[in-house]
Amino acid sequence: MKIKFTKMHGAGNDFVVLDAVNQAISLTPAQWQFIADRRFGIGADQMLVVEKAQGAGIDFRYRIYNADGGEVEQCGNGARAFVRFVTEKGLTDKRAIRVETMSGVIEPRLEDDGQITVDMGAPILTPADVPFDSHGLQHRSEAEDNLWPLDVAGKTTWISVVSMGNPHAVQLVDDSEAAPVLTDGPLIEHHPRFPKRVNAGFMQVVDRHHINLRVYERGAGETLACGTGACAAVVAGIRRGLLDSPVAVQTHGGVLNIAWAGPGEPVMMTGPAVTVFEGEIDLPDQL
Ligand SMILES: N[C@@H](CCC[C@H](N)C(=O)O)C(=O)O
Repeated sequence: MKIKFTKMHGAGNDFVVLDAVNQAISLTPAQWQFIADRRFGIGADQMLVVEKAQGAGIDFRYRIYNADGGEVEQCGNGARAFVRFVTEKGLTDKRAIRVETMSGVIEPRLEDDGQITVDMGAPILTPADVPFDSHGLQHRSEAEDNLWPLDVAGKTTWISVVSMGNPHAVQLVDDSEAAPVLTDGPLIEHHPRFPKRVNAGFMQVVDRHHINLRVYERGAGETLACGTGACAAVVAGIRRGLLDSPVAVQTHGGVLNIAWAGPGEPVMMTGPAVTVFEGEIDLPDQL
């Protein structure tokens, strides 16, 4: 089966984007894994599928698959790549687009300078809705936030739990470069307290408007940037009384700018989205 694709990235978080408005796309988890494979396939952290909208007043639907083949609820960098894709493909001439995702409608907007701003919606802060199983745990309060103790590699790690449509566990570290992202990241991702697994963020506060962030992503491993992870970290940092909006988030792949006015308010994320190349892949039917 031959499929046309576009290779894109947002701050180095890379995507294979498929147009399911003009071609039929229905793949198995093994086929998604094949596409994501950096040696045998195309290579990507996530695959994004752009479809016709189902709801009234909505422009498109877009679906997100992690490199491990699992479909997930939300992707911040992907939302910006989605806007660049539908604009460049001539699928819309709107600059402000309403798009359905698995976790609700988000509203990205193409700015005059080429950056893309996404209204990511309000963060979900109730542990059970993240979802995080806090049963029997004693939290520690810091300003407006509750920090939860997580047993990781024989030590207690204090985390903020935030959902941006997808689940995040954010911890504060002194130095993000020295943080145990590759060793503790997978243990946090698969921690039994997170029934849907989790994205693990390691945040270093530089000053009240700047952080350094690394994220070990659920289903993809450490990526060069995670948009929802940047939103979750800034929400956690503001709630802990450590940050003031707006915050520039330095990732290994670039800077994302995040603004949040407080509980119940949407998180606004601004950053780049780049098309790298186009291609066609002959996808094995049997994998
Ligand atoms: N890279 C993304 C998040 C992609 C999904 C995530 N790995 C999950 O499983 O929730 C972003 O930019 O937000």
